[in-house]
Amino acid sequence: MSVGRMSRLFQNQISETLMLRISGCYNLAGLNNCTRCTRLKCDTLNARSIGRQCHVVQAHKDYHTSSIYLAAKAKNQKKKIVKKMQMPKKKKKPMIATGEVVPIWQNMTVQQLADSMGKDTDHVFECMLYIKGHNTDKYEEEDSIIDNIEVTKEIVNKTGLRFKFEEQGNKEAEQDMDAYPRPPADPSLLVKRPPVVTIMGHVDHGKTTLLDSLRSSNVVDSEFGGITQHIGAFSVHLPDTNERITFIDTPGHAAFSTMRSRGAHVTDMVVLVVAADDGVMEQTKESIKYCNQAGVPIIVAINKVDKQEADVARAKQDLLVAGVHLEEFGGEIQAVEVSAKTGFNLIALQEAIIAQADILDLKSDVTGPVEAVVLESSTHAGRGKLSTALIQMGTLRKGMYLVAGTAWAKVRGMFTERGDTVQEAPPGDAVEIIGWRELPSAGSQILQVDSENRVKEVIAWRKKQQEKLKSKQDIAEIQKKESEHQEKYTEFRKLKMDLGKPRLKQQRIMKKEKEVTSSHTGPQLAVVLRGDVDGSVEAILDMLDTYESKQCLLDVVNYGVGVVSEADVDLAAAFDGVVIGFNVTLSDAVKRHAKAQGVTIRHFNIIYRLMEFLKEQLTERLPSTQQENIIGTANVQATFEIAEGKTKVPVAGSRCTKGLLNKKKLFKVVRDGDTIYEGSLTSLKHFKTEVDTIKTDVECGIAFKNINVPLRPGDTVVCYENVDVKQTIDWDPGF
Ligand SMILES: Nc1nc2c(ncn2[C@@H]2O[C@H](COP(=O)(O)OP(=O)(O)OP(=O)(O)O)[C@@H](O)[C@H]2O)c(=O)[nH]1
Repeated sequence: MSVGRMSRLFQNQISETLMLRISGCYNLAGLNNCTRCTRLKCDTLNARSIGRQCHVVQAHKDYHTSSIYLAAKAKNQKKKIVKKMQMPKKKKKPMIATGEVVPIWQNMTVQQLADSMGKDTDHVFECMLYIKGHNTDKYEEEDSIIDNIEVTKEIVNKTGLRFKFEEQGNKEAEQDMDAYPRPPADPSLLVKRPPVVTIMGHVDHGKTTLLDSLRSSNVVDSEFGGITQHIGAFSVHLPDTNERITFIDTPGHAAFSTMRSRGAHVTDMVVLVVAADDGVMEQTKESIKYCNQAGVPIIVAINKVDKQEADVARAKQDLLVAGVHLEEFGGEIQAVEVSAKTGFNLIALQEAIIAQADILDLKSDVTGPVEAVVLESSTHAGRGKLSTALIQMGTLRKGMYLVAGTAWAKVRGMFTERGDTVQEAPPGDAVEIIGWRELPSAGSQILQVDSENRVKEVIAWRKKQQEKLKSKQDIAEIQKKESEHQEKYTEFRKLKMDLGKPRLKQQRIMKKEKEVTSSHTGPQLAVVLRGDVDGSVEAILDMLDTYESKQCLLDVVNYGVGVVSEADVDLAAAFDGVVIGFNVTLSDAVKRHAKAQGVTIRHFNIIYRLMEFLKEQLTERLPSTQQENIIGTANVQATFEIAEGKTKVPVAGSRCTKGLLNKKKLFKVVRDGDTIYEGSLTSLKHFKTEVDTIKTDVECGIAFKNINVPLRPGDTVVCYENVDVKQTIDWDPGF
């Protein structure tokens, strides 16, 4: 029994127990307290299953009523009972008397059956416990569909009611609008159809070459790397008879084993290609396995017999070992020696296929609604969405409406693999269909429906079913995620609550640092956050989780649902932080308190704005960095020395090439891209005049404070200043 059902029954048992206590049978309540009622436990369950009509209950009720109930009362049990009785009651169902007739229908949900009987779903689940011979474990939810009408009938019977069938149940019952394959056709309507053949075998054993020879076109050369990469299909006509064979072009490479297994399931027989020089290889065995699993007969084509290394006898021996019992060894499997390359014996192979088809007595109904299977789908630049379909029932014609999964088509045209238009495609034919509105998936079943309206009904119904399934899966996934998140959230909250205490601040920071950085000593922003609901607080915390910058530590010291209090302000003050309220009102008293404490307090109702504010706050806490601002450059044209007292001072005879040179600013000498000197000037002269600045294209003499500066013609003198640049926080919360 599922946990859900178990717990519902357990709850039910509690309320039943209470009911029995009240009604006087104390030992029923205890289930195994009474020495006289050894069978009581089992009879209690039976009592529930038949609507509490158990005679054992009645018999013991009189005996115990007075003494035990009074004893219980004396022990002050009644108080407890009354308290429990005050628990919220389930909505009362309309009373339906025993023997009354209730409506039932195929595929009722548990809830619908309960409603129909005027009971609650616990009753239905409980009844299921006593149903033998049917699997009721799968009906574990209130919306579980009871797909076995016998189970539905038994539940009604066990409830002491009678049933009548209704076509679709009540008005709320959903009508199945899906399209289904038709029932097996009347044998008198069946006519012979061409066999559908798949070619399988180990890589490079010659499948493509064989198909190529069979349809007399050269596919090998156009294939990427010589490997068949799709499932196509084509028909061949036997030269002397009117017989036709439909070949499905299956890939032989191991990477396409999935497609190959699909091929095996739509096919009537498989031609297993075994190269005579190689014998049975890994994928030969795999192919044999697929055929056996699908119950598809095999014809062996021993290929490459033209090759000198060909060893047909060994190949046959291999096949025997692999469980393929050839006719010549007394088995039932035909083997034909062929050369796909030279075309040797291909007719014999085709005749073997026809002989096998005769044994299989392949027939189909060419009339009635079309049923087909999608072999492959693609989009063509000129013709739009196409699919290759193998017709299995009925005859496909232009203008027909088809559904395949949730894709549909109004057939605009049909083509053979050579691109020839065909007017109709009977069973056994594979044709390319144009007119699909969406691409059907390969392997999906195609069913013909009457009209576009019907198409829409079917598609809408199928999409709805898919959504239902998806939403069930989604709900399960969401619940899983929620519980994981809840665990983390609880742990996180506990940590934060502990950390809210100032004495633990160091510990909190250390813990946080472990996540962010091992030794954060720089700036930090402490935040106290209050939101209107859990969801919004969590959304903000999730957003804060995206903060990974090491420039400034972002620390949520406390958070929760509710209005901002003065205590929050105090906490923020203790950490030199800010208080943020999201969708909560800030009282004047709190605002005043914040002002008095010098705490920044803000209210937001858009997360985006809140994040902007935090970014500003974080940025504000970042120290400025120094950046070099180039004012001008000069080119050293000659160097010479002038005497200043006894000292010889080197001078760079230069020309300002860009911007201007300002004597009061900083200078550096750059040679071959490397800075060889940094410092200030003692003199900047235009001819003999000392100046403060030199403009572009003006010549000058530059003397540095350091007289040992190694100046050379060709050096660049750069005049610059250091400016403070404000850093901005590196954080992209994703919007
Ligand atoms: N001599 C000889 N060579 C053949 C014969 N059949 C195929 N080959 C050669 O064997 C090589 C592989 O042939 P394919 O037809 O590409 O083999 P395949 O089984 O389709 O290979 P995959 O698509 O890669 O699985 C090619 O070089 C063919 O020319 C044959 O009967 N005789």
